[in-house]
Amino acid sequence: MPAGPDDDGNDVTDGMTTAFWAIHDGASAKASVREILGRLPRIVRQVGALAWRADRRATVLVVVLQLASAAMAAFGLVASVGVLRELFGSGPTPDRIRAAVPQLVLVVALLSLRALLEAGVAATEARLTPKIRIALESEFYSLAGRVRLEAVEDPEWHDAVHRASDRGLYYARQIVGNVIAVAAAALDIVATAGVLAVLHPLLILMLPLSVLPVGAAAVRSARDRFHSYMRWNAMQRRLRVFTWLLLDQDSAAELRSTTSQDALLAEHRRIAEKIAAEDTRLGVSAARVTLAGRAFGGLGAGLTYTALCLMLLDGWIPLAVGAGAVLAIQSGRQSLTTFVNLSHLVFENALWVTDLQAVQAHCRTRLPRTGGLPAPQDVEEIQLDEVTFAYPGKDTPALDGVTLNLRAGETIAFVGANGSGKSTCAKLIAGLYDPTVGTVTWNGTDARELDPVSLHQQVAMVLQDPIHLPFTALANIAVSRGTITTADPEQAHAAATASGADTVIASLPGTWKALLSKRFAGGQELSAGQWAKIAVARGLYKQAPVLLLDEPTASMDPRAEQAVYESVLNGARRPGRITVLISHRLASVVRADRIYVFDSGRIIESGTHQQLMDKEGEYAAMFTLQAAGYQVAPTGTDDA
Ligand SMILES: Nc1ncnc2c1ncn2[C@@H]1O[C@H](COP(=O)(O)OP(=O)(O)OP(=O)(O)O)[C@@H](O)[C@H]1O
Repeated sequence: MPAGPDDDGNDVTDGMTTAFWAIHDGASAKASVREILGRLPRIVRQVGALAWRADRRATVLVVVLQLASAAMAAFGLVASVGVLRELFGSGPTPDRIRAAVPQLVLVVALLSLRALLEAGVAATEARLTPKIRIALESEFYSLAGRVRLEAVEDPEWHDAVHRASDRGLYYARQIVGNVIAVAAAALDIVATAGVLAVLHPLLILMLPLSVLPVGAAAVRSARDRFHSYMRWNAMQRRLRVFTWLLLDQDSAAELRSTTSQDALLAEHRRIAEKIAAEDTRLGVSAARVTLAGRAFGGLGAGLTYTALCLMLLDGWIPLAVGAGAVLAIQSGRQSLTTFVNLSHLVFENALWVTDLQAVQAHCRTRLPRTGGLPAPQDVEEIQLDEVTFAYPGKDTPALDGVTLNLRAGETIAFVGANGSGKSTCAKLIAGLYDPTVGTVTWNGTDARELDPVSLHQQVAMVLQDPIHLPFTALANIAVSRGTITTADPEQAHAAATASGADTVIASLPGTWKALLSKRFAGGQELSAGQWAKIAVARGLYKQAPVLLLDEPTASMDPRAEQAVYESVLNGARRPGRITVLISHRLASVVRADRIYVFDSGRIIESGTHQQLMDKEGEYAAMFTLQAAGYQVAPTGTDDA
């Protein structure tokens, strides 16, 4: 059975359907021209509102400059006709040329003015677009980064925010420039039509005759481009995955040790060749469409010019006006091609922007509740009463009727098998989830009545796989108080000493200022155990009344682990505060004030180490099993 592509060269990319984040790609290729044109005014209003919110002055300036530029284009055309009128007038040639000079100067002045105005539009757009980008990104990330934890774990939400982040934000930035360009092209068409109407009302009928075939060809080639994009999109994504794997730091060691680079490179090349073949197909097809477009355009132009000739022959218009009409029609054709191409883009961009706005609206519905009482600064007691909690989409509850009590000054341990509900319980205590049934109370007040942000501020959580922030060592610790711009060096030092992070930091070039990320020049990489020490220091630095340690020492060496337990869990460093330790190494929980034993979401035993050992239940069995692992049988006694 082939592990990769089959003998015919078919592979996974051939069957790839549109990715969740590519649902709108090529949508304009499916929409009718009427649909696209019908939506344009709404899109322009939408983009206008975005721009207005970002910078009112710049928005007004772009509109004014754009209108002025279109007016200059129209005046330029009229002045050009004036030049032609003089040149085709009667009298000796030098006199006609002399008479045309003032109009010629006017044409040059108007064209120069238009160039200036267009430069003004570009400069203002350059000022406006980054502001829109920052405003959009800030709004989106501040919403997506604050939704409740259950939302982050919902696959649909996940897809939606990634789609919005990858595509929505990108196209929201593009749409501004594209809408400005569409508006410019539309104004140019109107200006051209206006000039033709002034020259002779009948000429206005000739504009569609000439420009429509060109427009139709532009529509065809734009659609072909989008269809092709849809075809190579899946392959392009797969190519990108191989590129990341070949360049990324995380995969580097394994790729080298398994010598699998060649396999990846071969796959990369195979896909790249497929994409190249598609590029060639598109190029040839585009050449055909362009040729057809030109042929139709030529036909249209031929008809137009024939009609013009007939009008000239019959004396309906003077020669100069006919020549001016040719100029205007040429310019109109150009503007229409631009208008058609960009309308497609704008239509598709708008779908992404609408999607981004819908995702933002959805995020707003999943934000934590606001308001409520401030969480107590001195936490005397946290009580869980008959708490049941089921993760969204799951039938079996992760916690099932849990009742427990945490008091100030105590160190409490949660132990139990994998998946028994310990971490879930810690997250409920931290206010990251609300119970499905039952209550969590802080000093007697239901946690649901407390302001979630103030509650989070009273809890420090240290997890087994802590986040690796690409900040300095000091910032990695200071961030637990919600800022990296200020830090208390003395308290950071004390936290680092208690967790053992001080020796890690001292060994780094740059010590506290060392950047903890190899992805940036001059950055350092830490081992898993060293990161664990930084994470514990981060938790301690917060000096929160509640400290939740979820297997924080699993990757530490025995001495480091011992040092953490000595300094953190003996109560001396955290008088009057609550400390919860989750651990599979039962030796570390022996001194806890109370141990809760979890099994399938329920608490099956609780008490001190001695009480639980005397009970000879599940805890005693687990402890004895682990302790036996450390007993080395004397050699030569087994078979005696
Ligand atoms: N984010 C989640 N979404 C859905 N189910 C989850 C989620 N996290 C945990 N669970 C499920 O909830 C149950 C309890 O998991 P929990 O992480 O609380 O166990 P644990 O006792 O901390 O396990 P371990 O010792 O392996 O860390 C498990 O069945 C697990 O599959």
